[in-house]
Formats: sequence, structure tokens, C-alpha cells
Amino acid sequence: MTVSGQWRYQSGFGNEFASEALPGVLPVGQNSPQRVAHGLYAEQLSGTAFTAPRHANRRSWLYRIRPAVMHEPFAPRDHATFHNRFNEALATPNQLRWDPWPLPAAPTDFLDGLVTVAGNGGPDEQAGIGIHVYAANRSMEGRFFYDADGELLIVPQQGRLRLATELGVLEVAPLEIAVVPRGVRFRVELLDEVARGYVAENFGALLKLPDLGPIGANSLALPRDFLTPLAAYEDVEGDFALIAKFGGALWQARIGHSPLDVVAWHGNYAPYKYDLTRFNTVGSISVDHPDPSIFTVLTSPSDTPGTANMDFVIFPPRWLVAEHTFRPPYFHRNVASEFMGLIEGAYDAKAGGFAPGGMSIHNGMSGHGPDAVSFEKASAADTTVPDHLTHTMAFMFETRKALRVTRQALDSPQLQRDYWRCWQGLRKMFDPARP
Ligand SMILES: O=C(O)Cc1cc(O)ccc1O
Ligand SMILES: [Fe+2]
Repeated sequence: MTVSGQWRYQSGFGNEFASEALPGVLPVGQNSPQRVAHGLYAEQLSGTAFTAPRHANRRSWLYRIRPAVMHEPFAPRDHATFHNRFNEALATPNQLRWDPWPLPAAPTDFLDGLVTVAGNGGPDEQAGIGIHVYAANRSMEGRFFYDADGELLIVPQQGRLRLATELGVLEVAPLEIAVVPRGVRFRVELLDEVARGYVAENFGALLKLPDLGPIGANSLALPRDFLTPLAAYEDVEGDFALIAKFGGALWQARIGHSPLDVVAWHGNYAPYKYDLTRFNTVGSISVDHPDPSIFTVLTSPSDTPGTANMDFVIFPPRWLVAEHTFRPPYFHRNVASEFMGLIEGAYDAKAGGFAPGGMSIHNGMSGHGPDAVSFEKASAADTTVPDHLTHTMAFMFETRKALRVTRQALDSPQLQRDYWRCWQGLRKMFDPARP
């Protein structure tokens, strides 16, 4: 299938965008004219309550070939591995780490290749996150998906994806991320042989840029580096499937046409992508290791000020210059819970065992930090010279509630049952006589 339109983007975060794949479609001075140009239908897609304060209000107007309601009834549909059942096992205080998630042997598309690893909260609470991995070797064909339960933050680790969405086409490669808003219908095509990555399903408030406080008006992720697609549509009929995630479960309906039929749209509720290598990383130029909140790309606030429903945090290449400082991540226990993934390279707190495509979970108040080898190395390092961390990109989905791990993730052969041992070599060094 081909999509008509242009593969180009509009820049900015949460702007009032406007885009036409055919000129003259967008009505002027109103949103819902009696008759839309070219016989299109007008449809609103709301991403926040109608009455949300203006600064937080998100919605778009779509001008499309057929309204979204045109499909046959939905019926529940099984998915063996993608769900929101976060109470299958006790929430564990154990530190957990997994080897890279395996690539599929059988033909598998993005949707079939989704595996739920952990999560908290859920769609009914409108709070919490689902954490999933995907591994695929073919494009979605003849089917379209939307998630009514949360927005999807997609973090490719291997292989480029083309996300053909109602609002246009996004191409994302490893070291880029994409966000598909709640409700937006899309198809995932593979641009390489295989694709693997991570997905956060955000049930809470929409992801937004963090406040910068005393950092000032710039730094971290810059709004103009976020890219939203131009309108692009396909006018295709056939026997297709529309798959919805609704209420934590999957549903499927027949649909006689491609729902990616939006010829023009305007508004501030739309998918976007961001190149992580654009992140303007800020850190200490004196002493000590700042808390990783300084590396926040996007945050979903909770109802408690300063306490996020989820943060998306990255650990990009950077200079470490702090003097007489233990430079890697410190030992710590965190009130929040941390899921980490690795896109490329190595992570400076883990000398081994944390490989690209792998992941770890350190739940609230569970001790963690550098492994014994990393600790020894950083304790002996010369901190009068800068250290350049290159070719590395780890990330964290941090969330206020404990991460409840799914049965399939706990039982998987990828789980490193000896992870705890990486800290057991930390030597007792205490000696009251030692300076
Ligand atoms: O646990 C981790 O590796 C993530 C992390 C990194 C850091 O630099 C400080 C705190 C923290 O939780
Ligand atoms: Fe941590």
C-alpha cells in the first residue's frame, strides 16, 4: 500500500499544527462546515477533556474520506503476550535483569511481537504505565491498530520503523523515539529485516516536556526538535482488520477500507518523533553526580506536584568532569521504580551483563547501583581528567508506583537468575585506621 502525501515533518512540541495533503481542504474560520471540501468528513479527536485548561487542552480536527465509526462490530481477540495483567505475580523487591529479547523465528509483525514485561495502574485508573518489548520481522499488512488505553512511547533498539498513522507518516530509527497518541490508528512497517525495541504505554497524563526551573529557558530536549508528520492519506478499500486495545484487552473489527484516510488535519493532538542525539545534556561541572531527573526527555505528571506518573529519561554520550567524585551512578534506593533499557553501547554503572536489547527493573526502595567491577574501576579513576562517554544510549522509564512484572517475563529464559551476584564482589573496605 502506498500513502499519498509527503514524508515531511512540522517542528515543535504540542503546537497548533495544520497540514493538508490536498490544498484547500482545511476550513477557514470554523471546524465543521456544512459540507467539507472534496466530500470529506470532519471529525474531532480529543486527547484531553473538553474542559481541560487551555494550556493543557489537546485535540485535533481530522478531514477524512470516511468517519472513524465506519467498521463492523468489535469482538474480543486474544493476544498471548500483550496485555495489562499486572497482578499475575507478587510485586518483587528483587533486582531483575534480562538478556536481550530474542528476535522471532516465525513471521511476526509489530503487533504480534509485543510482549508485556511489567506495569502498574491501568486504563481504568488513568494512571500508571505498561512496559512492553517488541520483536518483529515483517510489516503489518491488512491491519491497523489503536490503543484507547494509553499513548505509546516507542523506543526502537534495532531496525527502522515506518509508522503510517492517521495523521501522517513517521520514520524512526534506533536513537529516535516516537509517540503515538491514545486513539490514533496506525500501521507499523519494517524498513529493515528485523526490528526490536521497547514501548511504554502511558495510561496517565499526556507526556510533556519537563519544566526547566533554574536551568533556564533552554537545554535538555528542545521543543523544535520534535517532529510531527504532514498529512498523508491512503484511499484503499479491502477486507481489513481494525484492532483496538481497550480496557486492557484486545478487540478486532472488520473494516472495509484503510482508516489512514485523513486528507488534512489541524490541531495539537498528533504523533511525533524525536532524535535522542539532539538532547542537550546538562550535568555537573564541579563535583558529584546529579540525579537522573536532569536527563528527563518527557514526563507524564501525576496529580502530586513533582511526582511523575512516568518519566522518560536517557543516558546519552557526555563528558564526565566532576572532580574527586565517584562519577558513575551512585548506590541508591529510590522511592520510584526504575525500568532500564539499552539502545546501544554500554552503561557506565554496569561493566557487563547489561546488553543492548536487554533490560532491568529496580523497584521502589530496592538497593542498586554500580556493579563490583564498575565500582572498583571508578574508585581508582583519575578525576583530574575529563572522561568522554561515547557510543552509549541507555534509558529509563521511571514510575511512581512499583513495577509489577508479568508471569511471562519472570519465567522467560532471558531473566538473569544470577543478576544479584554482580554486587556480591563489593569488598568490605572499612578500617577505622584508614584515612
Ligand atoms: O539505577 C540507575 O542506573 C539509574 C540511575 C542513574 C543515575 O545516574 C542516578 C540514579 C539512578 O537511578
Ligand atoms: Fe536507579
